[in-house]
Amino acid sequence: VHGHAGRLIFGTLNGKPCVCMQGRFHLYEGYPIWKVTFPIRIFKLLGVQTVILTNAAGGLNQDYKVGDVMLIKDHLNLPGFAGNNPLVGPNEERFGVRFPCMSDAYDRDLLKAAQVVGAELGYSDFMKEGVYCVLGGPSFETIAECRMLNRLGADAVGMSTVHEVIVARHCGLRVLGLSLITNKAVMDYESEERANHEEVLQTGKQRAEQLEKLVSTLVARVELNNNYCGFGD
Ligand SMILES: O=P(O)(O)O[C@H]1O[C@H](CO)[C@@H](O)[C@H]1O
Ligand SMILES: Nc1nc2[nH]cnc2c(=O)[nH]1
Repeated sequence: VHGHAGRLIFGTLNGKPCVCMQGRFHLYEGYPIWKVTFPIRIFKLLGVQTVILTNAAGGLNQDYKVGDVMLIKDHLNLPGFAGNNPLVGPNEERFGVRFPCMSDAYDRDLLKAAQVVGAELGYSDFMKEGVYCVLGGPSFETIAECRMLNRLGADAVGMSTVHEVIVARHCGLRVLGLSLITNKAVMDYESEERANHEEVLQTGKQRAEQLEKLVSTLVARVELNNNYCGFGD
C-alpha cells in the first residue's frame, strides 16, 4: 500500500535477532488471503518464535483518544464469519492442526510484559487494552457500522492483523498485537469528522518514536526460548 516500503529488514534489536516487515499485504489490495499471511509462515520456517503485530486503527471505544496505544486482548474476525479465513483449504499439517484454538490467540504474558514496559516508560496514560475488529476495507466504516461494531464488543477497527494472527497461532507462534488509535470512528450523525488516510499516517508519525521504544524495550526482555525475564516474579 502507498507508504508501506515492502521490505524485510534483518538484524538485531537490543541484542535479539529480529526480522521486521516494513509494510504488509492487505485483502483490499486484491491479494488472496493466503498471500496476505504468507510472510508469517516464512517467519516460522526461519525460526521465529514470537511475533509483534502492529496496526493503525479507528477508535470505537468512546474512552479512547487519538494517539492511544491499545494492546490487543482479543479480536472479532468479521470476514471470517463469511468464510474468509486464511486457513480455509487443505490443512498444512507441517504448520499446525486443522482446528486451531483461538481463545488464547493473544499471549497473556506478553501482554502483561507490554503493560509493565509501558508503565516503566511513562506511557500508561495512553495505553489501553481492548478488542480489535477486522473488516475487509478499503472503504472506512459508515456511522451505523461503527455503532454496530461497538455494540458487538469491538474497541478498535481496522483492515489487517487478524489474518496474520490466525496463521501465526496455527503454527504455534506467540503473538502480541498493538493498535495505534489513529482516528476516532465517527459514531454520531452530527459529527463533522471524516475518517481519512492522511490522519492515519500523521498520527502514526507522531507516536512512532514511543512505539519504537516500547517494542524495542519489550524485545530486549523476550528470551529466545519464549520465556520472559523480569516479569511475573
Ligand atoms: O492495519 P494497517 O496496515 O496498520 O493500516 C490501517 O490503516 C489503513 C487505512 O488508513 C488500512 O490499511 C488499515 O488496515
Ligand atoms: N477500518 C478502519 N481501518 C482503519 N485504520 C485506521 N483507521 C481506521 C478506521 O477508522 N477504520
